[in-house]
Amino acid sequence: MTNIVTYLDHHASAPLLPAARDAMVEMLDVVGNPSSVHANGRKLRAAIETARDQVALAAGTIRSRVVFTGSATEALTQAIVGGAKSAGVARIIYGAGEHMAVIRAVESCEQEAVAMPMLTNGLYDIDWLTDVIAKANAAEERLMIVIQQVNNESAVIQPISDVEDLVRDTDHLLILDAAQGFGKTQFFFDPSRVDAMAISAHKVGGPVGVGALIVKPAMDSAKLIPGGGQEQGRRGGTESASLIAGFGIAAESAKAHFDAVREAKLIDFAQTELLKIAADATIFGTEVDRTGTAMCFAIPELKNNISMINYDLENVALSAGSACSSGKVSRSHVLSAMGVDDALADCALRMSVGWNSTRDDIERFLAVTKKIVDRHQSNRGAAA
Ligand SMILES: Cc1ncc(COP(=O)(O)O)c(C=O)c1O
Repeated sequence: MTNIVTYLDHHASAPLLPAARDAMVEMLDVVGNPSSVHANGRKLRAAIETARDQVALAAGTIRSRVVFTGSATEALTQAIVGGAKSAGVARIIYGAGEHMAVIRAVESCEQEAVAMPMLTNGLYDIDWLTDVIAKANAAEERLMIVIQQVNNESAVIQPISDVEDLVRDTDHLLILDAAQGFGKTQFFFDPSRVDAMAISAHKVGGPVGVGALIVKPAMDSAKLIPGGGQEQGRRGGTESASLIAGFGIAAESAKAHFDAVREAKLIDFAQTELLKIAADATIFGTEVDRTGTAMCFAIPELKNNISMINYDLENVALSAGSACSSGKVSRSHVLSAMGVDDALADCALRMSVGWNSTRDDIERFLAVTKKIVDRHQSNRGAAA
């Protein structure tokens, strides 16, 4: 018998929506290549183009700007590595709390890269960026700025419209990592201010293994995988109609699902109750706007590598910061960027919700948290 897991790790990957699964299964049974002209090929092509419309609508853009990729990481790498090849890009400015998908891509570029500081509330320091851009404008230096729309750990919504205003009427490149913000915030891809944006299917109930690069035609430098010319010559390789169809369905329903999550106030409830269980807990980013889909918290002395095991033993799935490929728990660079001291950062956990989360899930999380806290206190009492 499989144990029922209380799944509270939607920011790492959301469960597949049944409607997305149905669309995928239907396409899996169609033999062929979407570039073939026979009936099967045309059916696969039609599914891809329907999904392109669905994703474009959800991302506030037009279909011709949507390029399907294998993940947001791939889309970001194409935008960043490609963008850095654009004429005259002298320096890269990226957020100190970006996802590793951004940081590693930036590190692979030749240009000097400077990290934009984060304030203790989890927002980027826009005054710092204003100053950097003003100096670059005066020196006629072209920048490439890479910033996330929503932080994956704290769920803090970054002031993207302020950044867009700063680059308006300049020739700096602006690349957005919208992997975590897509569907969770109201956002439109404005080609007059943003050059490229990356999104991911599995953060919104679509399948793992597909994402999209929303890109301006002028970003020719980002054509890194020409291959057989698929996806406007930006991402060659036979498209997976199944994955893309699942993405389309998930994108279409993302806004409604996240609106419902916010309305249910699951995170607000979790926060209030957590502080009753552990009055000394810190919840990060509460002073500013967040998506209402995640809570990053730390209970002093409860090291996250130990409490992760305890939650897991109780079949509650959450994570310590971002999901990392090694499966190990390492200190969050996001919390370090927010100035959180190491001892507290080592206690940080992220609980995140989505389309199928319920109040019962939160009750279960709280009950297990209480058990962990009570056990810790009685162990401490016994040792005293
Ligand atoms: C903010 C952010 N950017 C990028 C990614 C990478 O997304 P993908 O798994 O589609 O490569 C993630 C996933 O965790 C993320 O949260």
